[in-house]
Amino acid sequence: MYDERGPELASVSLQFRDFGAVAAFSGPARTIQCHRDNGLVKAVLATPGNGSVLVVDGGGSLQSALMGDMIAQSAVDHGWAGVIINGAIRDSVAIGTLDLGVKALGTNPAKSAKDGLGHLDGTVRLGDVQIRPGAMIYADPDGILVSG
Ligand SMILES: O=C([O-])CC(=O)C(=O)O
Repeated sequence: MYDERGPELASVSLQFRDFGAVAAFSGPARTIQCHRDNGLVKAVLATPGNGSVLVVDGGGSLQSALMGDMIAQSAVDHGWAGVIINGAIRDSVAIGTLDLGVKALGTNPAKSAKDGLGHLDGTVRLGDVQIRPGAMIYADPDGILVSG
């Protein structure tokens, strides 16, 4: 992927696990920053994705899941290409059958709050890489590349 896309792209060195049935996915970024609250994630993935990739900066918390199989199914139904979560998911076996790219740090069976606290479509960071809404995301099992 890197050799095709070129070194002008930023590469994310933070390590993610792959969960969705789609191993390689790409699209323009939408972004959410939240902490142990997935109200915004649920709401946004229930709106048309038009092939976008939702990047969720959950601050790296693994204490509760920011997406389960129902929210992931909603993302499929609404045309999202993928979801990248700097945090945890749950229902990982079911998510593994869905036609969606999913990268997350890990899993936790506990659910998050749904108060909708957080920030939508601002600049977020995945490790040392900044991601602005609209930046192109290219993800595959080796990692994530980000354009300007
Ligand atoms: O409700 C949640 O927090 C997430 C969940 O379990 C699902 O999407 O199925």
